[in-house]
Amino acid sequence: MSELVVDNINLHYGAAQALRGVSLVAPMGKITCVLGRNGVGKSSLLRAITGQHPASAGEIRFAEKTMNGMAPYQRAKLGVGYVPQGREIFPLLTVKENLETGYAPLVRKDRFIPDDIFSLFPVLQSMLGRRGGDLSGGQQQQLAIGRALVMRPRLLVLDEPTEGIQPSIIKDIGRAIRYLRDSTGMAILLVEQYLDFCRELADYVYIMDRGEIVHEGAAETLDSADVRRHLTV
Ligand SMILES: Nc1ncnc2c1ncn2[C@@H]1O[C@H](COP(=O)(O)OP(=O)(O)OP(=O)(O)O)[C@@H](O)[C@H]1O
Repeated sequence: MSELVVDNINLHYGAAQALRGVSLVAPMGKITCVLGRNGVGKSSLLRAITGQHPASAGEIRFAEKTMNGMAPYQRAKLGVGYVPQGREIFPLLTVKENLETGYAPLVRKDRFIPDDIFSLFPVLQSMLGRRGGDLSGGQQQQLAIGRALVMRPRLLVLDEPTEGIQPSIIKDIGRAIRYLRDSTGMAILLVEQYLDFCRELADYVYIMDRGEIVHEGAAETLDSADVRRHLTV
């Protein structure tokens, strides 16, 4: 199976431990959501998966390969696409140039922008020549997702794609994520604080609190008082 498997990982920043024995599976063709409040370790989990920060124990596998020790670009070549928190668009590059930064892990013949991206986010096509920094927050989020899609990922990880974004664009992003699951069969791992977005989209949900997974189950299980307790400050 080519799914993502995170097996009992720890992660440290110096002496501070941000993840404690975290395990999860993100299957192909499914949307897996990790929910949790600010600062519980969601971004740290994605940093461990994408290779931005090493796990200090445990194993991370994708497509039958152990990724621990691989550099971020090697993980990208394996098919791991990353939409970071805060979007990290290059403000002085145009929309087209931002999209083209996704070419790096691709062989020459694949270095083009798939039409799908413009069907999902038409605004990107109409703004190809504009600078990334001139786009609204919502448009930048669409650009960040588009850039990750340029490299044809088989695993797409998204860090709080709804953060600071207006409701109409949140809907477009939700629709795009669902389309990607259904049309490409990629595995999608989404970390979020926004419960309703997760509930609507996810096939399976994990809840994190203080560096640990404290609950897992189908999206319907999110309504219990016990689960809500982990999500309210
Ligand atoms: N570079 C770092 N150095 C030291 N501590 C860090 C670093 N990055 C994060 N932390 C700490 O690790 C813990 C988990 O942070 P993380 O960013 O993973 O949480 P999060 O759930 O993604 O929160 P947010 O939604 O605010 O991004 C927090 O206590 C945070 O202060």
